[in-house]
Amino acid sequence: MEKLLVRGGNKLVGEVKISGAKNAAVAILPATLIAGEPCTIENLPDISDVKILIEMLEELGAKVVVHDANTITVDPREANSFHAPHGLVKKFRASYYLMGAFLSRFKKAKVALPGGCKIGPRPIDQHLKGFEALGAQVNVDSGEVELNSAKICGGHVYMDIVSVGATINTMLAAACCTNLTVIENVAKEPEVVDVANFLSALGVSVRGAGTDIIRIEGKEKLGGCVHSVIPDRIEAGTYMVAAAATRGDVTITDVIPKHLDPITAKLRESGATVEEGDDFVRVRCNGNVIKGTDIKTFPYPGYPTDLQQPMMSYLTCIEGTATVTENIFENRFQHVDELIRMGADIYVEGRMAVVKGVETLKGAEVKATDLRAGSALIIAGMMAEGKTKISGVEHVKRGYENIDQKLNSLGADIKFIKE
Ligand SMILES: CC(=O)N[C@H]1[C@@H](OP(=O)(O)OP(=O)(O)OC[C@H]2O[C@@H](n3ccc(=O)[nH]c3=O)[C@H](O)[C@@H]2O)O[C@H](CO)[C@@H](O)[C@@H]1O
Ligand SMILES: C=C(OP(=O)(O)O)C(=O)O
Repeated sequence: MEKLLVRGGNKLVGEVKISGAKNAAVAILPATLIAGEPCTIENLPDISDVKILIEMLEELGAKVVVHDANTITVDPREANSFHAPHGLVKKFRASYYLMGAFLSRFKKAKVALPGGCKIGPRPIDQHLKGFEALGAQVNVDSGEVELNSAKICGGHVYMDIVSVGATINTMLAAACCTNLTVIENVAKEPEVVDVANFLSALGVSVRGAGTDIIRIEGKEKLGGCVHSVIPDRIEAGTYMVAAAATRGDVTITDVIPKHLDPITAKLRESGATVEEGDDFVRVRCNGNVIKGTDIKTFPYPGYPTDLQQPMMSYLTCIEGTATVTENIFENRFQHVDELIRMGADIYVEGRMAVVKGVETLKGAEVKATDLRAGSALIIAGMMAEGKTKISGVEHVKRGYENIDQKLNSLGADIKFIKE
């Protein structure tokens, strides 16, 4: 079994370059199936979710040319399958974007329901509501979603919940439809805007991405494009928190500082120093007194749920008490027991965790149950005295490119080991 071995106690110091955004890449790659010409996608993160998606596109008949670890060209013209069975989609959740992409391209889709996830039930009712509003017939049977429509005719949909996935999936489904589609109460995440920009580059008219209402007028025949994926604000936020947690001094480059505002604000509130440049942020904590702050997760531009777990590790060694409230997912506190095993003082009441600062954490054997539990435990391991062994590293590889190399270049001592 592969594990991560972290020897704690080193301050992170130096400069780290951020990769492309996982949550944009995992939507844009399925969206290439809608294109009428080849698409070159640059700044793809070299992570397992992207590798699986590339294999998936090839299995569906698309031609993929890999130029280097971060750039590929997808020629979707010979893709001919609208069926993604369980065997193909079970490996990661965002395979649900194949539904919107197939529906747009083939006017039908048969896609197995995405597998369960450790952070909560994660239903897809709003995705299906979007497809129905555009004119699709939806049938869920034996674990597969079947979508059919003689013609996707556009429509008006008000989302009951602000959902990144449902917003993007409805956009994908509407992309080949010449009638107007209006989607209200949509997610405003930067990744939604990146997908909208990708669709625009194919020839779709997308207005309002980044606001509450998106209006789309598609085209039956779309072109191709060259698109560069936006920087990963969650990876960037993880390094920001790691810098503060180890009381280090790290410049995080190739980022869009505006996307990091909620993290910058909370780090500053806790006493860390954060400087912003055009495309970098620098986080310093040399001698600063780090105190409690209250974190509440919300859809963008609120504090991101994907950085709730890493932030909690940082908050374990503050002066005073902090609270962390998880409003998006019902079961995103599974890292708490592992942090307690490392000496943290945390108790959970419903959606809120109360974190009482302790002097220091101690290395231990711990388990990452999901992606951000993994990065939270890596941060805790770097803060702790002694050795921390983390299992469940396959989750970490889903979302962090070369995390061992990037952290070691900043002075950490972390390596993948086989046991
Ligand atoms: C691949 C990807 O982009 N993943 C991100 C995406 O996940 P994902 O797109 O799955 O998350 P959503 O924004 O859809 O989920 C938000 C909330 O809405 C609920 N919901 C969602 C859809 C639906 O049809 N019905 C429903 O009830 C979910 O259970 C959750 O409570 O946004 C999350 C919230 O920022 C992030 O944590 C994930 O990293
Ligand atoms: C929950 C996450 O991703 P996914 O939706 O791909 O599981 C995440 O990136 O933290």
